[in-house]
Amino acid sequence: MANNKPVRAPCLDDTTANAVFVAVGRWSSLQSLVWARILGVRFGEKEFVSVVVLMFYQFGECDLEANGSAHANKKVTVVFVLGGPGSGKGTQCSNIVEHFGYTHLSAGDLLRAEIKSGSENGTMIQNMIKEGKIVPSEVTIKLLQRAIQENGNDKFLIDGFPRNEENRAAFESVTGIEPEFVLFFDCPEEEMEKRLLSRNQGREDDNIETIRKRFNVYMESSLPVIEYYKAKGKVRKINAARPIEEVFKAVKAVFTPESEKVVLKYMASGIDLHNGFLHLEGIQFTVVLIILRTRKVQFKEAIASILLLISTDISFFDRSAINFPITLHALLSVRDGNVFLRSLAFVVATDITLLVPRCITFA
Ligand SMILES: Nc1ncnc2c1ncn2[C@@H]1O[C@H](COP(=O)(O)OP(=O)(O)O)[C@@H](O)[C@H]1O
Ligand SMILES: Nc1ccn([C@@H]2O[C@H](COP(=O)(O)OP(=O)(O)O)[C@@H](O)[C@H]2O)c(=O)n1
Repeated sequence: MANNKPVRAPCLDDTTANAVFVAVGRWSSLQSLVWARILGVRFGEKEFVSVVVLMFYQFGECDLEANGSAHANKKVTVVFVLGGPGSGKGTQCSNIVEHFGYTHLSAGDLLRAEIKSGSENGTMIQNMIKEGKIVPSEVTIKLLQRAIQENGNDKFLIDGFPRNEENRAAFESVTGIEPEFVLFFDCPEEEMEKRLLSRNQGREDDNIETIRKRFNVYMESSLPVIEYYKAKGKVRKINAARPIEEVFKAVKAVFTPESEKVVLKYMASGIDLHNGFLHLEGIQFTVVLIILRTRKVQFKEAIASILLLISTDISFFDRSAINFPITLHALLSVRDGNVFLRSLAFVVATDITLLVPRCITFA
């Protein structure tokens, strides 16, 4: 059962591990830190390990307070993958699917499948592809829409679409979907030409004559679409003229959630971080464990790191919803000097009504 009532901060008990609650916005940030807990574990006389559990809410905007369900407002996330022919869109989409759970929809593949299926549009599509021309939007959009509807996933990479202004405007008005962002593979023509000529997938359009025509169409019709999204701040440009693995490194950075970026950053600073996922009531959370070791990290520095992590350095904090400056409500039973840590507790954010600890059941 969803608990949608605002709640009080948990009772701070200095005999056990205490809790840290962090409030962020009204569920509106894509990656939100919603709950955190610090567990102090004593080992012998002189050592302690403390574990910080941070939970990041994973969904986009949804009105949990109104209906208590993340699924009621489930929306489809779409990323357009654009770039010239042979820039490596399909290759990188396979990697993204494997690592980030998207479904890959290639407009070109859907059109080629339509030809094979013997549909009434087959001959027209085949001729357009042979000439490197762009198939009328209504045909391609129907195929994309069907593929989205038939798929249970809610995250899609749409590769090779929109390829011109007509594609873009028609998709938007028919589906009402705005892309989350546009992944743009930037690659010089000579490199793309080389790749296409050795692609060896038996494609009718991978001959030098059609390739030149496709390059022209790309320059004249597709680049303006990229410019359109650039003006809206939606383009994530990748230098695609590098080996596949290097390109994927750059791609990964675009798709990696902010919480993981924080994790990666702090891994370098003597604090062990582990993260994974947890599902509660149909909602997915990222869980980050920070393990502090007194041997490695001075206590004061450790606390400073936690505070920094929670308060200053998380760019997806919806700061406007938090009454800064952060209040340190309680800091209990902490003995400095590496003796031991019995408990540590603080509550970030002064407006307790923002707290909806749906994940209180976490151990
Ligand atoms: N970074 C890269 N370096 C070298 N070859 C690549 C790279 N990325 C893809 N390729 C190869 O180039 C060809 C075209 O890549 P593909 O992913 O099909 O491009 P697109 O989908 O943009 O047309 C394929 O044979 C692929 O194996
Ligand atoms: N949105 C789209 C995508 C592809 N196509 C057609 O499909 C062809 C192949 O596109 P593709 O995306 O599979 O391949 P690349 O040209 O990117 O290598 C294009 O040259 C177009 O003729 C289209 O008409 N409309």
